Amino acid sequence: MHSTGTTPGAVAARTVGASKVYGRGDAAIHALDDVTVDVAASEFTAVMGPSGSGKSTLVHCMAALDTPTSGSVYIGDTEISTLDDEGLTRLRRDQVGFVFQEYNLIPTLTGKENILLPMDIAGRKPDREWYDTVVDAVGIRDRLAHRPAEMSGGQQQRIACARALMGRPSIVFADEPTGNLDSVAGAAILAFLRRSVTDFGQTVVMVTHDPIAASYTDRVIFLRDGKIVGELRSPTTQLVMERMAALQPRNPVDV
Ligand SMILES: Nc1ncnc2c1ncn2[C@@H]1O[C@H](COP(=O)(O)OP(=O)(O)OP(=O)(O)O)[C@@H](O)[C@H]1O
Repeated sequence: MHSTGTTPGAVAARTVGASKVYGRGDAAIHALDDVTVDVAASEFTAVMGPSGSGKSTLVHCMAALDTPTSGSVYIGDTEISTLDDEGLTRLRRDQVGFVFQEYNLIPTLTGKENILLPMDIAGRKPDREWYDTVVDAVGIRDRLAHRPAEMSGGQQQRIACARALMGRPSIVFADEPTGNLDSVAGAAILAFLRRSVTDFGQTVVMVTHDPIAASYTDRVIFLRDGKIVGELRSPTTQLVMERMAALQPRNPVDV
């Protein structure tokens, strides 16, 4: 069976006392407030919480797209802050995949070229068999010669998912990957992310607002005001809805 670069049971990424502060003094916003969390390899983890609770900030810091003001972030055993620019570029390129809400495909390239672009840039030779496996798993073979403008949002996001997995990264981060999609197209993306974990051993961390999306995962981490306030294993839509309701301010006085 094909597998990605993760070892089951290992920690794929971790933050230790990570804080992110925007602004100073009375105007300071603690987007992350002393967050210590592990993400297990070969698991599908959701990050949830009210708007502004720090979900994107956490995932961007874990993916080395952003840096915490204090504390540490590890991808595998590597503490990100110890890397120089070249090391950071290599880590982002070789170990991290990212799926954005807005797909972020290159408009002038075909689907196939978009999928292979990160490997081209890295000078890595794509594994033909793995390419076929990923393309078939996302079900996008009939759109490979098309450009993004000729694809639906769901098709573009499938290409983006294939691109994220193509280099067999240690970890894939997805920030609201179904946020722009209808429920059918969204379900296809979620089924693919689930399958990439179950069948290929990929590690996936997904920010979502959607309790149905969260029910595809193995574990939900809940954030509020930049802090981890709980987690749920084997989440169901109903249980996630109940937890989310408990996290919302009950009335404007609580805000
Ligand atoms: N560049 C920035 N400058 C100042 N404040 C910021 C910046 N980025 C984020 N914030 C603030 O940090 C907090 C956390 O933002 P973040 O985007 O991580 O939250 P989120 O949970 O992902 O929100 P949403 O669900 O609305 O996308 C918010 O209060 C936000 O306004």
